[in-house]
Parts: sequence; C-alpha cells; structure tokens
Amino acid sequence: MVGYIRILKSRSFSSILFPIPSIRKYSIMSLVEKAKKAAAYKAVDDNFPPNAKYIGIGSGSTVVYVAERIGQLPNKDSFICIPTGFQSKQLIIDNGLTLGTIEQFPDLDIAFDGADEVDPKLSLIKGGGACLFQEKLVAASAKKFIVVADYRKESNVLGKQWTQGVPIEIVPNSYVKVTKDLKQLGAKTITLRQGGKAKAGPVITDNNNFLIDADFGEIEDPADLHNKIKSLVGVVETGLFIGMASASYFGEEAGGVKLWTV
Ligand SMILES: O=C[C@H](O)[C@H](O)[C@H](O)COP(=O)(O)O
Repeated sequence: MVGYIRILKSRSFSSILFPIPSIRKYSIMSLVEKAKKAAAYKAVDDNFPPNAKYIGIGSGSTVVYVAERIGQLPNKDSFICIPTGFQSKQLIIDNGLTLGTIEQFPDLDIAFDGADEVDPKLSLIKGGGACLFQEKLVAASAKKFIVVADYRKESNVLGKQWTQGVPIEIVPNSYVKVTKDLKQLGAKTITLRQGGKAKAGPVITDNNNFLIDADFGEIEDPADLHNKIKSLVGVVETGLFIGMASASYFGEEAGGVKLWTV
C-alpha cells in the first residue's frame, strides 16, 4: 500500500506529492512484533522452571524474544540451552547463554518454539523457516513444550491460515518420487521450496536436505496425514506436530496474551 504526503508550498499553493510507501506497513509490523514479544516474554515468565538445567530453544522470529527473555534471567549461567538449528544456535550465543547439543543432553526440562499455525488441540504446522526436523527432535526430548506465536497463527483447523502447505523435509534425491506419492495422498499443490533471490535452486535445510510444501487444504485429521506422509520413502519428517505442545501463548492484536492449553 503506497501512501502520499502532500506538501503545500506557501507562495504558489501548488503541491508536491511524496510517496511514503511503508507507513502503513510499519504500523502493522510493529503490532505483530509487539504481539510476538508479549507472547514470548509471558511464556518464559510463566513456565521457566526455577531449577531447570537443559532448555530447548526453537527457531524463527518469535523465539528471538524467548532467547532475549531467557538471557535476562539472573541465573543464566546455571543452565544449558540446546538449539534447533543454525539461527537458534546464534540466538543462544548472542544472548550470552550456554550452548549444548542434543547429543550431549537428550533429556530437556522444557523447550520453547514458534509455530506457523496452531489449532485448539495444539496440533501445529511448523517449518515455515525450514527448521522442522531439529525442532521436532528437541520438542520430543523435552518434558514440556511451549509454543509462542502472534494472533495470526490461531486457527480452528490446520491448513486454513497457513495456506502454503505442510512443510516436509526429504532426502534430496527422493523429491521426484515423494512428489508423485504426495499427489496420490491428495495434495493439491506440491512445491519444492526454492531459495528465491538468496539462492538459485532449492532451499537446503540445516540437515542438508530439501523441503517440500504440500497443500492439502484444510486438514481434518492432522495425525492421520502426518502418519501417511511420514511412511513415504524419502521423507525425513513432517511439519505437523501432533500431541507435543502443552500450551500455546498468542500475542494479541489489541495487546495482551491469550493462552491455549490441553
Ligand atoms: O522452521 C521454522 C519454524 O518452524 C518456526 O518456528 C515457525 O516457522 C514460526 O516462525 P515465526 O515465529 O517466525 O512465525
């Protein structure tokens, strides 16, 4: 949306139009950013276990605020943070937290992560940032898994808000076969995710794999769909996270934070 500022020149009363392309965009973005930050801070404040030793830190733009809040804790030297990918590792380092690996510490007290879409049973679509496999490994290793998101992620049925499709991590040379198999499963569109301006060719995940986005429309039975996709040869993991999260914090457009639990 392009806006304009009209400058009146006092002498001639003629006017000049200057484009202000981003004023509206900035105000919307700052609302979303505020919502993400509010959700992340509240999620950490409500859930961070006082004597926690091992913490999973997810990926994406909302988790940035989780790492920031955890980095403000006075006892931040007393626990170890386990990342879900490259960006997550940087967040841990940049916030002065102690970095560990999931191989060293496979039993986590809690993990925090973002989501692309959340339904009332706390089934999730994740992987919009191509990090789903390590995210699922970390979430599955945690006693408690908490989601942080903004209001755009709330949904009554998965596939309604996140319309670009279910992210699926696959072994690279299987993409033609998996694409055919996903068609058989009823996917409406199947896209091998591309790097866009940043890279000619497909996105490569932190695990050196490819990513497919498969749009199944509204997903009535996410667990069933996950199981069917997961059983295809070549599929490493799906972005459907079922029965893993215990709470989801949503920063609201009007301010405040909404909590969904199961
Ligand atoms: O691959 C990326 C992850 O699943 C993210 O947690 C997810 O895409 C949500 O990211 P954001 O907080 O930026 O919306």
